[in-house]
Amino acid sequence: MAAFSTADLVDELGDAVQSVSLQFQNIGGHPRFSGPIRTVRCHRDNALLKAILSTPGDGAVLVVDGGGSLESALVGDLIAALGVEHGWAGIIVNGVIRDRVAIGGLPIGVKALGSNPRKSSKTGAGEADVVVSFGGATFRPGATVWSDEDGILTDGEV
Ligand SMILES: O=C([O-])CC(=O)C(=O)O
Repeated sequence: MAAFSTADLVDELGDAVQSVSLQFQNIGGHPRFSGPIRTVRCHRDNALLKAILSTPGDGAVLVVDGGGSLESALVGDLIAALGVEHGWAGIIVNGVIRDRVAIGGLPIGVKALGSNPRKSSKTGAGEADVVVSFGGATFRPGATVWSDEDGILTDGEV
């Protein structure tokens, strides 16, 4: 992937990009990642996102809107490793993850609000490839997301 910085991109593109105001933690082994957006919306249940990360990612970033819940982890090291295996560039979780040390050693971008060792349920509840919004930004499937140490940007309108 070509080197980029979100600060340079937002200087260059101005209002053509949205910047996420939530203070995400950079947890994955790739602090800088970008790609086309795929999405999941779910609440304390991670079977759907696990199934999606088990299909070819082709360099996409899975944006998971967990509603900001800090109560249970939506991604752990095994699920993150599925993303690596299937060619995903990154996973952004509006929620929490677990196994943060192991995930830090994986060659994938993972951002989340924090961590909680409690696991989520696995019923498959949720929606895939829908428009999701958090932190003042709207993520549309097929739009682009850029993420680095400074923050997260996406193109398209709020
Ligand atoms: O199974 C889960 O809920 C998450 C997890 O621990 C993993 O991915 O390793």
